[in-house]
Amino acid sequence: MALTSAFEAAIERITVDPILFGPLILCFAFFAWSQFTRRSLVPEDLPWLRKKGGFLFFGDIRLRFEGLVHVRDWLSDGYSNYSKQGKSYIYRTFVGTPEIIIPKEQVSWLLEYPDEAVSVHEMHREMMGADWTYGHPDIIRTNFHEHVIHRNLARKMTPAAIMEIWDEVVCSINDTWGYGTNEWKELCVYDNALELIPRISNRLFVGTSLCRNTEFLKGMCLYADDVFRSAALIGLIPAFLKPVLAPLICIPNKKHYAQSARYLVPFVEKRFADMDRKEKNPGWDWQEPNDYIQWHINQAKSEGRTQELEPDMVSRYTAMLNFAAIHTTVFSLTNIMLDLVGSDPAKGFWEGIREEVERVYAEEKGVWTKPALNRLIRTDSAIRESLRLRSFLTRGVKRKVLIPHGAYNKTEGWTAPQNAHIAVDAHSIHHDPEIYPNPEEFDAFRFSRPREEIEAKQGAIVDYEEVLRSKNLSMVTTGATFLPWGHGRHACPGRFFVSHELKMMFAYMVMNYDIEPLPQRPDNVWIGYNVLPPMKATIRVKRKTDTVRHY
Ligand code: HEM
Repeated sequence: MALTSAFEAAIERITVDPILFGPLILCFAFFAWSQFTRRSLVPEDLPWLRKKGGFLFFGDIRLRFEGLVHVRDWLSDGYSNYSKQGKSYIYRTFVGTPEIIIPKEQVSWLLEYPDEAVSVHEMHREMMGADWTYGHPDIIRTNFHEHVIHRNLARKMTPAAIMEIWDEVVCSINDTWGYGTNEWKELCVYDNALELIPRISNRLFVGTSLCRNTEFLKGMCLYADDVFRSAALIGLIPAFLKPVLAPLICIPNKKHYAQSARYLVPFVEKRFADMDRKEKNPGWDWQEPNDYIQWHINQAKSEGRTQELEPDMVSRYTAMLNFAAIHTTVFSLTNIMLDLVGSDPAKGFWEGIREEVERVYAEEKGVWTKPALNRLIRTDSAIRESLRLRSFLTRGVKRKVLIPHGAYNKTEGWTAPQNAHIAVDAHSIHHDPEIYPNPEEFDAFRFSRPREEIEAKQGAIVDYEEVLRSKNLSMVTTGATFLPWGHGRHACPGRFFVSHELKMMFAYMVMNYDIEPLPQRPDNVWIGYNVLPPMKATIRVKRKTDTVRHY
């Protein structure tokens, strides 16, 4: 009796109190909306992973929650039951559209579609709430920073640019790892990566003065955090409420962008003034810097793009580039470091890298160039192996179908309707023993052993195919079985920079510091659909004697 009246009172309270009634209606509307849209966005004839019996309203809610909590088991199930048989299936993600997970054999089918038909950017617009989280709706419309990077980055990695990055690697590691040769210094690997990577990356993006401005860097890092966080929240809101709530959720994005823009906008204005002055007075002793800001301005000018030349827009695109570059590289560096330091010293990984780095550095007379860095094949292999084993993205090459009549998959005979989401289970591919024997083991030289064997045969008659295969094992080579950078024409263009950056960082570390091996590699953690490195793990480092010198 008491229970019934308490229940009635609660119902009455909920229905009359707008504070309780409003959210209740919103939740209901959200689930009703998603239920309504769910079926139309996937092919009717594909199997749903873990779908049990009835599948209406509450069945769908259960599926969403379980799919979020048991990502690892679910992907493993989907991989063995469908992907390994060359079949696609449907994964119910927590928010938004269910994903069509295709097997690796269908990746080339997906990537053959032009961007107007199957789009990575429209996927980002939806997944990242990019109309709001990026700070300006035109950024996701033009993606001009990506265009600039695709057009410039690899070509502008000149010997001078590589030496600039080396300089920042040396200074930033000296500043944070120190010079003490007597005492071990304890460092939190993640926090340290968060000091090193934004600074080194911004040496290339904006040059020396700003890359050492801690306030500027802090704003960039916080802004990058905000974009992730606000995207996750906005994903939970039904579409019709987004225009109202998303701008409120993105207030921190605005604040932290402004913290960096305070320095970056005047910096860009000064660049324009310098360019003007040089044009009017060609004898003036000033050279265009080789940094992202200059590439951006020159690219926009050559294409007659006026909006992209506004100082605030140059600054906003630079912030987006930081978003693409910072956490991706910070997570990767943390993983590689822990993988190497947490490996059994008897395996000789750290020593093998040290031997290689010291030999190449001496042979190249202490000057890092592209060919010299390409010779660091053990270091390259260790990075590729860690990216394989620990990639933070579980599903890769995500795309959204735009063609009104859908994307027809001839091999399997289904059509992904307009607005469908398609992805591939990169995590399971990277952990498949038939592709990577002993897939759970960090085998740092997995990819360099075959390359070293080929190199050892130099002079002898070598099978051309074998040489080609060994070249495809480099850390920047993507493929349907190696997806940490994505694959195809939208594969990460920043990877050519990351390759130089990380190799030089490891080179400097192994040549100048002793690092105490860890008894065990601390585990990564699954957070939703992502796998993140342990953020509190520490290592102990000590400067080698006789290395306190200036490079
Ligand atoms: C270890 C570090 C990094 C990892 C693991 C990584 C990974 C990725 C991935 C998975 C994609 C999406 C590919 C796809 O959708 O198929 C991507 C795109 C992109 N990345 Fe990276 N990235 C890293 C560092 C960087 C850096 C340092 C830069 C800038 C210098 C950068 C710039 C970009 C850009 C501009 C795109 C968009 C490309 C496009 O859509 O055409 N990334 N990255």
